[in-house]
Amino acid sequence: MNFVIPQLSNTSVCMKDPQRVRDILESMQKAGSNTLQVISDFDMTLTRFAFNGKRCPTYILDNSRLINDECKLKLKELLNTYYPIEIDSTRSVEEKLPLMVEWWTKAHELLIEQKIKKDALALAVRESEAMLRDGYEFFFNHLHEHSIPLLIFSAGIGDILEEVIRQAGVFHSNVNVFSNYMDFDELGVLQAFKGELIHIYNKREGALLNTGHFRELRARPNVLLLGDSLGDLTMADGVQDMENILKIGFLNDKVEDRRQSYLDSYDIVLIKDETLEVPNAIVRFLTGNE
Ligand SMILES: Nc1ccn([C@@H]2O[C@H](COP(=O)(O)O)[C@@H](O)[C@H]2O)c(=O)n1
Repeated sequence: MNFVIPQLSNTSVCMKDPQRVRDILESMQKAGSNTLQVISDFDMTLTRFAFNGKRCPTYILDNSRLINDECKLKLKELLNTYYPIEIDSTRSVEEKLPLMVEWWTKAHELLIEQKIKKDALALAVRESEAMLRDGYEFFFNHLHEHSIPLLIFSAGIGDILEEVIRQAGVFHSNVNVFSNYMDFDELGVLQAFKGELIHIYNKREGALLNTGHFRELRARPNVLLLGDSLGDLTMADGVQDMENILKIGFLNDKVEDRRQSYLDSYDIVLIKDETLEVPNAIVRFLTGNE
């Protein structure tokens, strides 16, 4: 397999069971790219975790001029309080879950207080330091060229992530997004968030609420899943009649603490890899290297 996909020998790549990866890939390739769908997390999966040694923004609005200094400070305090809990491998998901709901709820309330205007979002994204991972053009464009559906499933803010990929020129017709969307009043001012909250540990529920999407894709039982947290592993739980799933996990932070749990859960773990080189090589392989 390393001969077929040389990128699987990159130093960032770890696999608990390379033979299993080989078997899944062979089976998916044999089934053809018209049976494939891709499901990916957004923040720190399609976007970079760090650049030039500095952490990239997670929430994108955190540093924007759409929010005042007091709000920035409060969002930062929330991040400093809850992010260590999010990545703490000694706590169970059950223990983390209510705390994540608390984090997301407080952050959304703070953003609503800022009376953010819909028509200011594009500029805020343009001015932000959000960066898609190297190789994103190939990833998005190749999936589009081969008519492979890409579902971006994010606990971030849908309006913002759509703007990021729109400005990058890759918001193609094969892309669907499940995320938290802003609700604007008749003057275009943020007044709430729509629908059920999506946070890092309830993507399974989010997937099961969207049965229509997965029903439309029932002729595509082979899934390539990309994530950066253990919560992302449930993003494909709504897929109907799944035949094969290959899970690729980016391990960006607290590597030694979390290495084993990522190896136990993801088929391929990419350690501190800021690129989409490996997912791109896999996508190329699954589309017959065309
Ligand atoms: N107020 C918040 C809430 C969440 N985050 C981070 O954003 C990530 C969003 O989730 P994805 O599903 O797109 O990965 C999550 O991992 C949180 O760390 C934040 O920065 N501020």
